[in-house]
Amino acid sequence: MPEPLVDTLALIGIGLIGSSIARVVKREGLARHIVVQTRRPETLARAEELGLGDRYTTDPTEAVRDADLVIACIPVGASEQVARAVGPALKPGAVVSDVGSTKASVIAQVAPHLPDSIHFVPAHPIAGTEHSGPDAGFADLFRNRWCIVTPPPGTDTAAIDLVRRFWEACGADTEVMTPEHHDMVLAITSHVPHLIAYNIVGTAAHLEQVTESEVMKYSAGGFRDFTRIAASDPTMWRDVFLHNREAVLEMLARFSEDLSALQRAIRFGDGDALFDLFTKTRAIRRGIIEAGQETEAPDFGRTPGAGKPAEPGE
Ligand SMILES: NC(=O)c1ccc[n+]([C@@H]2O[C@H](COP(=O)([O-])OP(=O)(O)OC[C@H]3O[C@@H](n4cnc5c(N)ncnc54)[C@H](O)[C@@H]3O)[C@@H](O)[C@H]2O)c1
Ligand SMILES: O=C(O)C(=O)C[C@]1(C(=O)O)C=C[C@@H](O)C=C1
Repeated sequence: MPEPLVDTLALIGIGLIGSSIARVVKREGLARHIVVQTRRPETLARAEELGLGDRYTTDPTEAVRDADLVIACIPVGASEQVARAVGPALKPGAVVSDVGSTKASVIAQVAPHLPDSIHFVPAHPIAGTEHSGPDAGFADLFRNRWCIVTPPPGTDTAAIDLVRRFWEACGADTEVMTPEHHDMVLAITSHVPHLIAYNIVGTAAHLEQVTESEVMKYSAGGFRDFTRIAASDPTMWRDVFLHNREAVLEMLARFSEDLSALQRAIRFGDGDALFDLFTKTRAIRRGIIEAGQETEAPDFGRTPGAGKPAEPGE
């Protein structure tokens, strides 16, 4: 096995993403020691039963004391509270990173609490499922997926390099971009699609209630795919929308305009407009499949290579 990339890795939060990191780090020997920290003793006990770390604690300061690399795997809304707690206990020279689905807000919450000797390199693996908790993780989650790294200007290049090498050793391809660009891209490729799924499932459930008819019972493929997305973690997604507000609102405005155009096409019987759009979107899906980024059948987000975000305008 190659030399570990870091001596001590501290994982703050051990849900789907934290436990997937722990599993791949153990399998690939990427750290000599893994310290696992989480707030709830029950979750910590489960992480220990699963053998995800070498040391376990509910105390964030104790977790980071000897760590060379600290990765926060917590809901984005908890970032400030955790940074405030761990900031003074970090080892000088340590690299701090995260996996949050929004980037500008995480940087604004965390950076003020880190001493000058700490290198902060935020990151976001574009890989996940609708499941959460330490049992949900798996070592191949990041294989052939993107991990976007968003270092603030002036970040130490060796620290950026360490975080990139870490994610590449976990199986991901890495790309550096500004946090603002990241937040705009993810708003349309991930955040708005989740909002649409939550909304359509909510509307169908409401319709079922008011009409006292069995809407859900007769749901077929398309709707069921939405219910998978709409089963995603409520805390995580509440935080995503509150912490990527401007970009999500901007993308929702564009989405609503395009939806109105479709509504008008239906109202006025403009079959050509409908046919043209559906032809274009079918070609996009076929392009993704031909590029090897997705399989034909839904596979609950586990296909290696799926989920790489497009640049806006691509
Ligand atoms: N689930 C996905 O598909 C996915 C994909 C990529 C990135 N992310 C991001 O990864 C992060 C973690 O998501 P997850 O899916 O692993 O969630 P999860 O619910 O499975 O795990 C979250 C972990 O954070 C801990 N936690 C919650 N609140 C905390 C607090 N205030 N202080 C300390 N610990 C706290 C929980 O105990 C748990 O261990 C989120 O920021 C999310 O946006 C998620
Ligand atoms: O496949 C899924 O279940 C996901 O929702 C994963 C997904 C995504 O939207 O692609 C969700 C949020 C993350 O920040 C990154 C990945």
